[in-house]
Amino acid sequence: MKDFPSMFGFSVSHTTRQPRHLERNGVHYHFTERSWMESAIQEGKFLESADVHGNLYGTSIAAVESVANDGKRCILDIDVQGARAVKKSALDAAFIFIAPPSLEQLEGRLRGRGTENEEQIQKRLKNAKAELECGRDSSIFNHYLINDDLDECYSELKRLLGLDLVDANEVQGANSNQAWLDSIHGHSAALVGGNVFVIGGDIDPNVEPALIIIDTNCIVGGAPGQTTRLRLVLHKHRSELPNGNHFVKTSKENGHL
Ligand SMILES: Nc1ncnc2c1ncn2[C@@H]1O[C@H](COP(=O)(O)OP(=O)(O)OP(=O)(O)O)[C@@H](O)[C@H]1O
Ligand SMILES: Nc1nc2c(ncn2[C@@H]2O[C@H](COP(=O)(O)O)[C@@H](O)[C@H]2O)c(=O)[nH]1
Repeated sequence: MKDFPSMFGFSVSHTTRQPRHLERNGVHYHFTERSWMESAIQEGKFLESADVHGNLYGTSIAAVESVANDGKRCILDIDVQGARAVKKSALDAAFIFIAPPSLEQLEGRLRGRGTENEEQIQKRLKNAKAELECGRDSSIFNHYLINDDLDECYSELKRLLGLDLVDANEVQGANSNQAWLDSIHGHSAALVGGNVFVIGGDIDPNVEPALIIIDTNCIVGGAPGQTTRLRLVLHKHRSELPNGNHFVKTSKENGHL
């Protein structure tokens, strides 16, 4: 997420476990009371929840929506029970099981972290054994990664997601369109072939009007402030259009016009 901040956001889970040193409420987890969380689950506010290592963990619908509303793909760090539940949901997701190189190395890492007592370490190791068996279940997981060397594991993850082909600087640069979009004041709009064409504006009288194409085919939601997956194609000058100055619908490519 640090490398691709405009593409991915983290779903901040709720948990009843105590915060570790340096863990911040609302950033790493929403640390919460069990009674509050149980009620919220009953009220249908959670996409999934599970008892993991003796504490309650869960992904709230609001946590996922908050990432989706920013137009980003949501990353969930959840256990196997959670993965099973999400698999049954309507979410279009990729499931990646990340395994330690061995149980011995996991034990060494957990001890090295120094945040669990002996009983909790034993519980985590016992659960890890069971989880490792599920990790190879291809009816849940699309990919299985071994987290030996962290950098190598990350490179492999990027390869699986096709991110090795993405130029992170270019993705960052795409955000600069936002500033440009915000600066357009006067505009007119037309609906052509199921797409909204917005012609702006008075940025600079010496410059040709800008053109924005809004791909309406992929819009989700509709409640005020809740519309997501809007795709915009921005043309600063009409002459940049593939068909000169004509408003002709072109074939779809990568979800864009
Ligand atoms: N590639 C790695 N090399 C060294 N240490 C690592 C590596 N990956 C993770 N760790 C460390 O191992 C410890 C356990 O990490 P892990 O993410 O598996 O914990 P967890 O989420 O508590 O485990 P679980 O998902 O099994 O409940 C952490 O201290 C983490 O920083
Ligand atoms: N089912 C869910 N599992 C979750 C969620 N958030 C985290 N987790 C998993 O819990 C364990 C332990 O995490 P830790 O932070 O206490 O070490 C780990 O496997 C996480 O993946 C959740 O929302 N739902």
